[in-house]
Amino acid sequence: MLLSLKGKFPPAILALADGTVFLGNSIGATGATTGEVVFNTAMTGYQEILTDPSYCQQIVTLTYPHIGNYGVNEEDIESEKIHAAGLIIKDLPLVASNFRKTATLSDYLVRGKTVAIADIDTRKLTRHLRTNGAQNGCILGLAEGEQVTQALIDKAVAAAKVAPSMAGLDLAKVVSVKETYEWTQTEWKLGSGYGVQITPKFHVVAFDYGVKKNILRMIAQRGARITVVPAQTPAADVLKLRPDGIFLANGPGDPEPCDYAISAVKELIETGIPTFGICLGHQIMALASGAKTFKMKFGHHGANHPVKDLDNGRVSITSQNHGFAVDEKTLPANLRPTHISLFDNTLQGLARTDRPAFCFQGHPEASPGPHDIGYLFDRFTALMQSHKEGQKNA
Ligand SMILES: NC(=O)CC[C@H](N)C(=O)O
Repeated sequence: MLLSLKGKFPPAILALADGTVFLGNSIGATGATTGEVVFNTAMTGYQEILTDPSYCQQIVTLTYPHIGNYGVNEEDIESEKIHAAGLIIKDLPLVASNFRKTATLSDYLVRGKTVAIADIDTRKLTRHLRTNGAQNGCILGLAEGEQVTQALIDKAVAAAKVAPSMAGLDLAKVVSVKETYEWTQTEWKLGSGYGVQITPKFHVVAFDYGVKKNILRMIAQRGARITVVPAQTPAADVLKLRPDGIFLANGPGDPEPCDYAISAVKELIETGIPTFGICLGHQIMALASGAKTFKMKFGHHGANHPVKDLDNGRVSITSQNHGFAVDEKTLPANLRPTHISLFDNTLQGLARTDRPAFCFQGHPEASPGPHDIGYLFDRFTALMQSHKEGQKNA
């Protein structure tokens, strides 16, 4: 058995836009990638993280030191491909083992054409990002036999410096599905895998700004069939589908330039159809209601974030992945804070006081992460139920 991975993989360079350089080994595709470098503190779930469309144009550093232990499989995917622009880890273990394993992390990254660097001090990098804020970076994965030179280091720093800034980027329409489709898959169970919703009670129309599959599975599990529509679908087209509920998905980029989504959501909320938004969907609901968003210093990315429900004081440990947030000081009178982060007191949840519409900044679908705040999906179902009953009695 190999005692060390050093020498098994060619070298790689990680350069940040401020000139900071780390040297490690290339465990993914050969070549260059750029993006905003962020850190995620989840201990497991690297496959779900890599395939989360919200990581489009972001290079993810995983702070947990051993990544790859359980390999990859065909089921733990949040979209059809790797969306993260690159991966940064400390240690790739010598052995990957799991009863569902179909490939190693390294093979998966190569197959997914994803550049990745291992064997760097991720703790030092994370502290740097936490102190100085998220910034753009470049990973250069060298070819077999190629050596690190000053010219290559300079090239990586230069590429990091010219990468576009995340602020102002509309990426939701870039990753969104181009055609409408139907979704019936439900949650995963040991022994039987994913299920199918065959007796739906509700019809949900979900805007795909970069939707994670587990959100759709958790909505379907609670009795809905789902029509997933492209990000730029106008409100009138959604209404023609006669939904019992509207869902606004997570997604990459800055919410503010998504004017098509903001205006459609504004119109749809007014109709009184129950509406639920997650992450980018939360930010879009806030913008559509008149609030403002801002770019955070290094955002929230992890599976260990405590969030307080302001209605009952209950604290949930949540999954998070966002770099923008809604500014509490800009909330209009009809938008009520429902949840806050206990890490930095930023807004985590909102509800409209005049319409059956609410939203959450973190990820109640987890994947990866704890399921504490899954009750928000039950709240959405309950709103659809009472809306349906109200219509029947009208
Ligand atoms: N996961 C998400 O939906 C992220 C929302 C948005 N792109 C942000 O970074 O804040």
